[in-house]
Amino acid sequence: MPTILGQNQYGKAENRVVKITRDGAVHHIRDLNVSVALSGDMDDVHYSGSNAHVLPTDTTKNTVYAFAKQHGIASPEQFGTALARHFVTSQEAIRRARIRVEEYAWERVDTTASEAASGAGSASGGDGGPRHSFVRKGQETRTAQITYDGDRWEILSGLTGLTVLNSTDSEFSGYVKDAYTTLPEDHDRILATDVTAVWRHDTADGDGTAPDGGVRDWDESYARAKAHMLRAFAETYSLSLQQTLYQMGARVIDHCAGIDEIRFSMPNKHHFRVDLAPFGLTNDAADGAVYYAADRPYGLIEATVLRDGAEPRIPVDMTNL
Ligand SMILES: O=c1[nH]c(=O)c2[nH]c(=O)[nH]c2[nH]1
Repeated sequence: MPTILGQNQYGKAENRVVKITRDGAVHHIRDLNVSVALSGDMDDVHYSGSNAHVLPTDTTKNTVYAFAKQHGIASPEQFGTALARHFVTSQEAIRRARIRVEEYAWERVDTTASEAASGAGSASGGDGGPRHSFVRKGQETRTAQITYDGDRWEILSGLTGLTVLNSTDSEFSGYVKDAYTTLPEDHDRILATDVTAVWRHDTADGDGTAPDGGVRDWDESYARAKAHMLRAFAETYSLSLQQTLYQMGARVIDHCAGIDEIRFSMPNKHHFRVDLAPFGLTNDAADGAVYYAADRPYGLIEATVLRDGAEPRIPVDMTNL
């Protein structure tokens, strides 16, 4: 049977790179997991084993570390953009580079908390905390994916594992009931989810690093998108997780110029009110209830929200990697 080679890509995955920047005695940290996937003129290595076009994956790993030292890490998006540009422009055979980045956030250890707890009085903020001691932030993982083919850029930012909960202002009723429906309608339930989101930046006018000719502040852009999705989660009186998801996406698109598309994957982390009647106890939401937090199965709600007229380009399974 004749065969032909289909889509292929290669590179070093999950390069863990930590960059410390020293600002006098004050240190800054960026902690990334970077995956490189290259494709292009790679028929020969698959068909005949000729490595003449193959930049070793080991070299792609070294490039990640060297770039962190030489150029620093200003943001996942900036770092990914610099790497993608490098691989495509320096190697004839490489036509497309896809750089995936996860970022783990750290914050400074708060030494004033122990003083307050032990009644020793506060150091009143003074120098803003220790200069080189960090505690891992327990919230979400930030993500980015940068793809460059020598002509067009695609820059996706995102987050995963942002766990949120509303203890009221959530209902679920009025749904279809068939022979298999047992779910009681609920007019005061907990709504909880782990948000995974991916949003796409408009790169139509530029090279991705600076679509408007200036330098884009990716950290500010990220903080803004996250803040708007959290605010929509908190402020939406929810009739379903689907409705809440849409409000979160719409708020990001409305308030973040340059973001045209956002996709979410959100498990409905069910909290069931426990039946305490056998113990002679009522357990109504209005009185402050006790819930069983189930971990599976879970409803899985996924959708894309687009600026009107924008093309959907975030792959459907992008939020399930
Ligand atoms: O917000 C919800 N959306 C659903 O589609 C659904 N289905 C279900 O059983 N519970 C819920 N909750």
